[in-house]
Amino acid sequence: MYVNHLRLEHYRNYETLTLNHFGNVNLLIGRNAQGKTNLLESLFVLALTKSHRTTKDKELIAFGSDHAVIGAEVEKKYGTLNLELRLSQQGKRAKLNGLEQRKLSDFIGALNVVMFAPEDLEIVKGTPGIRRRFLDMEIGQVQPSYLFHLQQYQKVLVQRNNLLKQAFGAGPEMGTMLEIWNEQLAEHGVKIIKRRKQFIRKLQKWAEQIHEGITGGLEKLELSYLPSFGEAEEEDEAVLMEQFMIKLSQMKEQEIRRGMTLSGPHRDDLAFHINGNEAQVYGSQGQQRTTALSLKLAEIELIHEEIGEYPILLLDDVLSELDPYRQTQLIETFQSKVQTFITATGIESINAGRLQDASIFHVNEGQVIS
Ligand SMILES: Nc1ncnc2c1ncn2[C@@H]1O[C@H](COP(=O)(O)OP(=O)(O)OP(=O)(O)O)[C@@H](O)[C@H]1O
Repeated sequence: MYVNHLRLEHYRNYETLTLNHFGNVNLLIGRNAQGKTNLLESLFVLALTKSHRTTKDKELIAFGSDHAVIGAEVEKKYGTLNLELRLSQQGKRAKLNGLEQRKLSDFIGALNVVMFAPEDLEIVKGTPGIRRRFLDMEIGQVQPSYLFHLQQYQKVLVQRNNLLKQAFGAGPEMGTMLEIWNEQLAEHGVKIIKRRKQFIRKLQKWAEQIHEGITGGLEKLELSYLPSFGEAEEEDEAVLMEQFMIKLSQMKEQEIRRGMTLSGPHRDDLAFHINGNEAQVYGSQGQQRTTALSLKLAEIELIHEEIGEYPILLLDDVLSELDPYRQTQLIETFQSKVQTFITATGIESINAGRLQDASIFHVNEGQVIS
């Protein structure tokens, strides 16, 4: 897919902006704090209806405004789509070719993006919550129904936790209520777990191959799901359901004592091993960075495999952090097949020789000159 046109209104430090004439590779050049990341972020938000760097949508609206709009024309294999997302105090509204979408999940996936930013290192070395967010965002953009189960799961989880907090010393009716929540929790939880495992299995295939290429065959990267119950490889829904229900009943006393749900997809994790050693613990900074890069490049291939089109690649301030060999690997991967937007403070910081045909945009205080 290919973005032909981008329009912003009251988005971060952009009052109004219209950009056309994008190329296959687009370099956004400018000093710090001029709005380069804001531009990449706007494309990310248009794809996923959420930012990669904040959970607070109101931060996306320009200071002093009550709403923001992001619009784009995206060329896809089967035609051109006009996307529009409007953010305000009242929430988010999305339109596809002028038609208001009833659910945001019907809009997510119209544009697909892969973002690679310095903070992605945290996927490897950060907390389990960051890895779960990574899984949820990435699976959600190719499988909108995943987001439905995630939302339902979170709702049930809140209610179940509230019940557990009141449960200490309560009567038998509490046990019946808990069983009702258990079933609903497991119903949605199993769908989430199954899809995460499938995603990791498919991502593993690409990530291992790409990582081997980047490291000249010296390193073997393995991804594995770390479940809070059952075996990592189990993907059968009926088996997972049974295991989840057993786990919930085993944990009941402990959960009541602690007032929270202690197993399920909200407690699961993802592990990376390099040549058999856990990258989070034993990996050097360089190995962790390469792992994050392999993951992102693998995602590009996986999205292509799933939807039959390449996503847009957004590279925020990362080229200059990679050594020349890794820069070359990255550039060669995207140059011919993936429309790419790259931010940098100066053209000299990147291996520009390999980006001869790039379109250059200068970003200065919320204005862009091409
Ligand atoms: N809601 C908002 N309204 C107006 N301006 C905002 C808003 N949010 C952020 N900004 C401004 O956007 C600018 C930061 O832009 P951005 O994060 O895109 O920087 P950048 O060009 O990528 O810089 P760097 O190279 O340092 O990463 C800051 O000047 C900040 O004050």
